[in-house]
Amino acid sequence: MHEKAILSVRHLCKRFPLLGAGLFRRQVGTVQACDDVSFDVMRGETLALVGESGSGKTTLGRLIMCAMKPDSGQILFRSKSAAEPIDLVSARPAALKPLRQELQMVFQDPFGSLNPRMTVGQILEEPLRINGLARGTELRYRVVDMLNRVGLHADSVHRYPNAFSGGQRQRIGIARALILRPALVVCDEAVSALDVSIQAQIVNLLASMQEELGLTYIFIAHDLRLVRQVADRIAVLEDGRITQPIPAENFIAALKNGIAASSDASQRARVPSVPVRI
Ligand SMILES: Nc1ncnc2c1ncn2[C@@H]1O[C@H](COP(=O)(O)OP(=O)(O)OP(=O)(O)O)[C@@H](O)[C@H]1O
Repeated sequence: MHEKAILSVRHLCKRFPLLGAGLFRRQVGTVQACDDVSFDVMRGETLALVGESGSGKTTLGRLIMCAMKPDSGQILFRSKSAAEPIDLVSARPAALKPLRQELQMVFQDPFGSLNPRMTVGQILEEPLRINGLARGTELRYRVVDMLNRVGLHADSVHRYPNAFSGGQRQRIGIARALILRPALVVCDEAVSALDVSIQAQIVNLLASMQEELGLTYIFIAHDLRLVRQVADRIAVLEDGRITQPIPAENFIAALKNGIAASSDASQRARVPSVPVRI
């Protein structure tokens, strides 16, 4: 594991059953959604994972968030609270629980990812309560503090998600992810569902939160216009396989020149196959 890496993914594999059409939907094969994936994420950087629909971006994000188990491989995470990197794949549930606070996700759909029956205050209090991190005045203080940080008024605690616009809901989603003070945040198409003008505001918010809170981002996206604004390094996923991350400026220059800057021939062949809108 690189000494500056907060996360090292090693030989990660995940297969899903491929179901046929028809009434009984019998298994007709498997989909290799994650195929021997290895890469490092450096502390404090924004690493973008780009690729076409079905290339395995969300699967990789969910594996890193421990939302499902891989078939094989390692995910080494350097926690604030441990001297040595911990393998999230083989860690026991009790060891994993405190680590989950340090790993959070911002989802694509701000409409679907917030419980419509909970007030914003309840949504933000829940992770703090579940993890026993705050109660009483401290709990309320942390909720209002986080609302202010993401640009929402303190009064929002009493309102329900459907009272907010798409951009505001994504601010709530970001507040929910950040309230536990994570180290690594996976933003899975976090601005893709928003209008272009709102996208820029949310991208700016993510950038200022990164600086303020010292966050590391894995930014999953298919739109290179967005990725070039936020990413320090970019890796491409294709059919579950990944190219090694390269600096964003090299990546964009390589795409403009029609070649990838990588010295690896297989990567040179693969990088330009991303749908490009620069
Ligand atoms: N739970 C599942 N069961 C079966 N197949 C799955 C499951 N999740 C993902 N897949 C398959 O794994 C492959 C990768 O899917 P994944 O959602 O990770 O890709 P993606 O790059 O995030 O796509 P998109 O941009 O459309 O969200 C696809 O072929 C998908 O159909």
